[in-house]
Amino acid sequence: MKKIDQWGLEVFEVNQLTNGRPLTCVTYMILQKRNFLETFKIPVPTLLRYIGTVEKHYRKENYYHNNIHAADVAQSVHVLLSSPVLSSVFTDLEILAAIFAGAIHDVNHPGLNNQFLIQTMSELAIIYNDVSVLENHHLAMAFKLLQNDGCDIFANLSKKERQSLRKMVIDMVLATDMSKHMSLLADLRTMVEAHKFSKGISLSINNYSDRIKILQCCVHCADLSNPTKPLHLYKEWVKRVLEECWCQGDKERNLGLAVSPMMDRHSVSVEKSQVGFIDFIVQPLWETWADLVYPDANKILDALQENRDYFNSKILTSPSME
Ligand SMILES: COc1ccccc1COc1cc(C2=NN(C3CCCCCC3)C(=O)C2(C)C)ccc1OC
Ligand SMILES: [Zn+2]
Repeated sequence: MKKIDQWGLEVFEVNQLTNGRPLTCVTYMILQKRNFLETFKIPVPTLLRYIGTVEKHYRKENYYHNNIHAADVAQSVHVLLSSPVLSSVFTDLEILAAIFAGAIHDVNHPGLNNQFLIQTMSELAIIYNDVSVLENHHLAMAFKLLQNDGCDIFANLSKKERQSLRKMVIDMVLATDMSKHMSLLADLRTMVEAHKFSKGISLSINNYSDRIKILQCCVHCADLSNPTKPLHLYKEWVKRVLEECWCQGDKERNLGLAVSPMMDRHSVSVEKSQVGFIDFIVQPLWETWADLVYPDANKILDALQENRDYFNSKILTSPSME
């Protein structure tokens, strides 16, 4: 756990060492490290009870969207917000909100995506009227669990702080809906361009919409950080996400639904899907984030390039393809 502040934490080892409670362990370590238990008067028993309950509500049977992914995202948010360029930009409350958002952002994920839930008119799609179905569910579940006996970790925050934290967490988790990816990225690019011309080294952002935009991108980057991690971790995440997507593809096939292109175990090229995912989704996002916090994310960008080159070199090119 000495590596709690480093990019590339061995989160699968943490899962083993903690008997399947990496989220509880990582969240406790981060809040302790940041002295947030004192700052926000969060009693340790209350934190362990709440985050332990949240961890239990992540579905362990999911290969990908489980408590290990949540621990990974929360810890990645913690590291990203420790970026020197961002030091003294965000308040402790904003940082607490972002780490909390990372920890709860996929709680009770069913291992199926929004499109599937909508197409099959699932109960969740009916409840949330087909709008950011999963993201609304994760948020509702996380805030509902806060009301369990002895679980209100925010009990000692002022009313104003609780309201502000709740709004920021809602805005951050709703922004993890992949259908929002392109507009979020466009807004971040606009902001980075605008700040390129502003004087001064560290960012100074004084309006809520810019501040929350950066926090939304921070959690989104952490959610899409698998390809930026050491290759052995990235490969484990690839195995897991494909297994989970292929399970959905199998369900789609059995229901006579069109199988989403990347979810068909009989047709997808693992290597091509990774190169495409990096080129069209991950690289553009991380390049923009790296611009914002230049030069703090350069090593992350280099790792992303190396991992892309690895998968690209594995794409089997048959002679006819050359
Ligand atoms: C389009 O990529 C894929 C499709 C199916 C299997 C694998 C891939 C590539 O590898 C990853 C993908 C994701 C995700 N991709 N997407 C969506 C999928 C729909 C298409 C466009 C938007 C992105 C997600 O929502 C998550 C975050 C789960 C996360 C980790 C991955 O690798 C470690
Ligand atoms: Zn996620």
